[in-house]
Amino acid sequence: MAGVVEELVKKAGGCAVIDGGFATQLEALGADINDSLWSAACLITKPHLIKEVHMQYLEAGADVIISSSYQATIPGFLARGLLLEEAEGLLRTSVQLAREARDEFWKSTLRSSKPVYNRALVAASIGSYGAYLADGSEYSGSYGDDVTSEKLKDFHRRRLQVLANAGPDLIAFEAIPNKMEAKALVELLEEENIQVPSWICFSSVDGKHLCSGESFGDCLEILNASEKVAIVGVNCTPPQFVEGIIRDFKKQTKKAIAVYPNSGEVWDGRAKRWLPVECFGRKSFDVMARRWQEAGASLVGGCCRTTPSTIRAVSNALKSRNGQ
Ligand SMILES: C[S+](C)CC[C@H](N)C(=O)O
Ligand SMILES: N[C@@H](CCS)C(=O)O
Ligand SMILES: [Zn+2]
Repeated sequence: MAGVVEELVKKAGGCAVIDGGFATQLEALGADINDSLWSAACLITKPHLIKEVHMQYLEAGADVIISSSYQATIPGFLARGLLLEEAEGLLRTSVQLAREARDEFWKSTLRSSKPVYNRALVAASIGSYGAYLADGSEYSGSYGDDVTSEKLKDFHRRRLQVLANAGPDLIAFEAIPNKMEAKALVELLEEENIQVPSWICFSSVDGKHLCSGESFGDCLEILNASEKVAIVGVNCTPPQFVEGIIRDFKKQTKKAIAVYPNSGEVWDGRAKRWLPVECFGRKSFDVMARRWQEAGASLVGGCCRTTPSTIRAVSNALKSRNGQ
């Protein structure tokens, strides 16, 4: 595990808390994210809400906050009529807003007489190519025959460079749906010699494979071979699958494991709405979080449709048992 992460996990008593659904909470605060840039549209229109969401997750007990750059891409911003410098500036802003929130929150915590928080880490989010396409392929992993590994690397390269240079503690590759993209990302981290430790988290719809149907084991083999990857895991995956996934990962990797599932609802990529298939609230998350720690997760949080109240419940459940 990378030094900063190891230290944080230790301070958190063995399992650090990741924040919850970022776009979900932006929406709850009144942002309109029905947009091809999804939550990243707020980098242009409502940056103050982004900082507010980070603050709410810090107050809820998050040890790691994830920046607003999941669907912030250079081609996406250019298509919106922005200049290249402006697009790169917005990527930097996403890390800056998270760092400002972390620093302000930490300062106020130090001033309070009974600090119950850890100084949080900032992870710069990088969503998949499918997230940029916004056509549902982030949950199918089907990018079509014309998408090659080189094309994926070219798509990710400049955003990765800009975000890594913006001063995050970690890079968080989120909801990666297929093996070609996982391999391209590992190669890119090496080619660009990225010094910021990364996590690569997959998405799954069946709990046994990536969304593409490819095996976790084959992908973990690729991730295991890279020192640039500090943490592996799953996110935006139904929570009922997570315990089994951790046990499966444990047999196939020595890297730290992060899990931050969604609420169990399913995203309809065409209609652009969540289908309430089987929804798990904060009550179930606190029980499940303990089981995920027991199964071997070192970082636990929530993804889409989870909220600060979910993360407060997870934080209370894990930190009370870990003696914090
Ligand atoms: C994690 S999904 C709910 C993100 C939204 C999608 N990429 C879109 O823009 O439609
Ligand atoms: N960090 C992103 C992930 C979406 S799958 C969010 O929480 O909105
Ligand atoms: Zn999600």
